[in-house]
Amino acid sequence: MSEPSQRAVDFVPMNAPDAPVARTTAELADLFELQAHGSATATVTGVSLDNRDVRPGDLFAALPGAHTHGAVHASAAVDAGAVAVLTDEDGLRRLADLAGRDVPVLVAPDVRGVLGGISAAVQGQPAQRLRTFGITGTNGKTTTTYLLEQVLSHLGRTTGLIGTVELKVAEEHTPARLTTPESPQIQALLARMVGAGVQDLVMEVSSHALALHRVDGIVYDMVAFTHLTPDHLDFHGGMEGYYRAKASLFTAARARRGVILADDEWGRRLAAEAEIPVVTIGSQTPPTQPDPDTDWLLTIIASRPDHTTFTVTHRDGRSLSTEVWMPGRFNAANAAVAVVMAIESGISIGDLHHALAHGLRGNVPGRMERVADHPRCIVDFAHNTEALDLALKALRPTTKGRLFVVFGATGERDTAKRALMGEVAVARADVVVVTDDDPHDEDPAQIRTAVMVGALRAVPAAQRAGRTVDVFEVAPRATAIRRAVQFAGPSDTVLVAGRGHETIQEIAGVEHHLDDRDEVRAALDGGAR
Ligand SMILES: CC(=O)N[C@H]1[C@@H](OP(=O)(O)OP(=O)(O)OC[C@H]2O[C@@H](n3ccc(=O)[nH]c3=O)[C@H](O)[C@@H]2O)O[C@H](CO)[C@@H](O)[C@@H]1O[C@H](C)C(=O)N[C@@H](C)C(=O)N[C@H](CCC(=O)O)C(=O)O
Ligand SMILES: Nc1ncnc2c1ncn2[C@@H]1O[C@H](COP(=O)(O)OP(=O)(O)OP(=O)(O)O)[C@@H](O)[C@H]1O
Repeated sequence: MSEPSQRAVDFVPMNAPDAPVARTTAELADLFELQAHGSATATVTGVSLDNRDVRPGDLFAALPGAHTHGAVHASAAVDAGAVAVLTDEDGLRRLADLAGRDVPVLVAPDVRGVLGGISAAVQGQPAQRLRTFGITGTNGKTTTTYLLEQVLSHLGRTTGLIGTVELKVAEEHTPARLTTPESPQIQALLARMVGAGVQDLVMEVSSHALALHRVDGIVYDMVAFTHLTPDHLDFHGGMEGYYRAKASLFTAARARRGVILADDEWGRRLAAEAEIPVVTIGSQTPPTQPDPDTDWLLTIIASRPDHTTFTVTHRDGRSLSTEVWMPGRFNAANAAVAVVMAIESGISIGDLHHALAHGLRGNVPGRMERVADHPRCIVDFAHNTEALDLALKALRPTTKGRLFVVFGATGERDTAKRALMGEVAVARADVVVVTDDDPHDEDPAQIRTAVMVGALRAVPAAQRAGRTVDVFEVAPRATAIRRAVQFAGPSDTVLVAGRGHETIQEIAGVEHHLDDRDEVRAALDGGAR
């Protein structure tokens, strides 16, 4: 390993300004080849795609959606202060309410296709004044984003973060609604970051965002891919479409360089097909054997209940060892991605060694978050089959007693995963408590039954393997958590999976406050063990 260095990190901005800033409707029409209707022009100071979010001076982008066409809300947007409307041909025909109001209307064949670029132009191309990092993959985006943000903060950088849990502009934190917001919000946030002195942006890039053009207007300096397993297949029409959406981040239109965790076939395929320069990371802990061409090897040195020590070593011999204070091999992989992104973006190993002297704490809300010690109670966001499997596998070696899991499946999506999650829970845990997640408008009892079918199906195999597994169905969720925590002994582990940091549970259109972490604490405070 190279010697620690006290030298201040001197980042060279990789993002060279090259895209124009435009603020009048005439300039926008010119720049984005839009049809301009009406004689008026207006100066635009912001962009919004929902009339309920419009601020005075905004361009209202009226998009076709799954439920409505935004154009039907254009009049309300103008009432709220919108100075111009951007829409498509279909939207133009629906703008009857605007007749007689002197509002410039811009028309594009595909509004989403120009919206990111327009939002960036109106906000003054803020991405070009930040060092930008984007992370994609089915799981691991939030965790890796926080870990990288921590690496950069330890190096003295002022950071901004966009992701599932929150939006962070320097020291200001706001809860997030989407993993990756729509482009007008992203570009407005980036402009605020520039104003607040942020130097580095770290953000999650979801497959929806890539497919829906939400991150157009940003060419990331460095992107990363964690892994791919089936998710959101209804939206992408299958694994191939899902992969292609993720792979589009590794093209010159979206990024300059990339880091790929190449432990699965999708990562290896992406490494072969990426259109930008990439480096790969491979784990060499059995059973995973990396490709001989792997650039960075990840080796787990020691796994302890609360932290994992690992080393990343480049083929040229450069090496860095540190700890991540989160359980699970997958979190060592997430930490390796964060560290390699930092190194590949030009930070010296010596500087990193110094900055990571106490390891990476992560402090990622609801991601393997330890809420109590006796019994060890962990709240994790694992809400699909693979994540549940990995989370339970990660906790088994450091559980002295029994391993409990409390979880449910989400309503109105991916019905196929319900029974599979039940099976995985029984295959990995000793006490399985099936409860509710977010049922949305579905009957919660029916969802639990589907999970129970899988769980009960897996019991005979567990028994044949000499294991005793207790399976319970308990609702509501708060009761399920309380029963599990109070039933567990001091050397047991209770994993409460599926909702992580979330604090709102939606049942039949009604939002109920529910924080798994608070429920665990309340169960422990309630005593009566
Ligand atoms: C599937 C999807 O992504 N849908 C997005 C889509 O909604 P939609 O097509 O249903 O829109 P719509 O309701 O028909 O409305 C059409 C237009 O009229 C506007 N409108 C609508 C009603 C109104 O009163 N006023 C108004 O102006 C809407 O803002 C919209 O622009 O366009 C909306 C904004 O234009 C998005 O907010 C909405 O995301 C919804 C909220 C969503 O839940 N998306 C999820 C699936 C998502 O994006 N998730 C990813 C991945 C997360 C993960 O990896 O787990 C994420 O990045 O968060
Ligand atoms: N690298 C990884 N590989 C597989 N599973 C992971 C990985 N990292 C985290 N997980 C699991 O997936 C869950 C979600 O992790 P995280 O929130 O970091 O991912 P995400 O990509 O942001 O997910 P989402 O988009 O659903 O918010 C974790 O709680 C953990 O159980």
